[in-house]
Amino acid sequence: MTALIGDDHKRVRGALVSFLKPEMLKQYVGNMDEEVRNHVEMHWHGNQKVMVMPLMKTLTFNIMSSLIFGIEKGETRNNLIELLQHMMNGLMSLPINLPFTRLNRGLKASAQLRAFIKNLISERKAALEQRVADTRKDLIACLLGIGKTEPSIRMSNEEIVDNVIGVMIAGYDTSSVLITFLVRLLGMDRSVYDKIVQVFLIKLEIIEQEEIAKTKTSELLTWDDLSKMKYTWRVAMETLRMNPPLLGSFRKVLKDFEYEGYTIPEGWQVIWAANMTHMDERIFSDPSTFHPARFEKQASIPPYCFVAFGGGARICPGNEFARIETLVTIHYLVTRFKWKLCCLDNSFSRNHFPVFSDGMLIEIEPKDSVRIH
Ligand code: HEM
Repeated sequence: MTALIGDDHKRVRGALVSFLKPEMLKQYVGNMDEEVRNHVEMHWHGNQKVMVMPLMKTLTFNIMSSLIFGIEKGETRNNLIELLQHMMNGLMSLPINLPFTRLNRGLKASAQLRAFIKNLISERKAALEQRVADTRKDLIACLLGIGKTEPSIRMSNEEIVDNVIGVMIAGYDTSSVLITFLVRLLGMDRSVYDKIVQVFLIKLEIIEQEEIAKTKTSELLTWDDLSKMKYTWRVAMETLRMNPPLLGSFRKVLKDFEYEGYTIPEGWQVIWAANMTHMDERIFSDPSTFHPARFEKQASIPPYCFVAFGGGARICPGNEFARIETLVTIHYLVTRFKWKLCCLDNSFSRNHFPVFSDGMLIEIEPKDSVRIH
């Protein structure tokens, strides 16, 4: 999809958006809730320390694999995550294809993943043709359904495979990074961080989420609940502003253009950088200060200035998906646990995406009033 332009890009993007649009995702809040609860029961409860970054990668992968492939927990899912990880490592490696290189492992993993998805496509096709009542409404089924009435937009099997993998990649290292940064923010030692803002933040965060938790006994979170988590999402947006998971992306210049007195010629590659825009004080005053209230009036932020999700024709179609999984996860974490960071030096490096040397280890304590469903 990233290589497509013009009408072809619109056609494929339209197919993905039909699955990722809010009206569609509303139906999936319950599935995400179940995934998060299972994850918390399995990996958080009963432990004193957890490594947040790898856990959040597993969680966001599991959510996607349930909604995109229709694959629930079990061995298949564990194998798939390994394949995806090898493939991602291969993407960010030196282009040397020898048996022991990362690229080689990545290519092998990619071939296995493609074969697996092709198999799923055949299964879904057969179920759709036989009109099996419980045919899953996952991304694959949705892409297969496109073009039934309008053959010109129908997607080939190869295109479906490409785009399913594309969505997995696009959604894997991004949401998990955002949630990890939020956990880090909420667990930061107050003496090493901006005290006033931090204390204020933590209190408000918990109050907002606990108010929602009080209205629940064992029911799943709903779309309405999520719409009440306004403060939490503002905190998430400010986190995205200061630490955009994706620093930017490349574009190919299709025709010469002028920028600040320079001519950028056709065929060049340019990079747009979210962090440069987000730290521009002409747009965000006092940009190094964490200040979620900036997002109270979103209309006051000029277009193309908050670009954590990109902008224009290629703006992230998964932003709503990311919002839902982030809010559901933070809800269950802050209403069930308190935590503090194990390592005071919680700085991170970037291997394209942020990496914490200790995986962001935290010490957790269950809250007295924990509701186990
Ligand atoms: C916090 C989470 C996320 C962030 C920060 C993020 C960020 C971005 C950005 C900056 C782009 C634009 C890249 C460009 O202009 O070249 C993008 C594109 C994309 N994202 Fe996301 N993303 C997130 C989550 C997701 C999720 C969960 C999905 C899928 C479920 C997803 C699917 C996509 C796809 C398919 C594209 C390509 C769109 C196109 O080329 O038209 N993203 N994302």
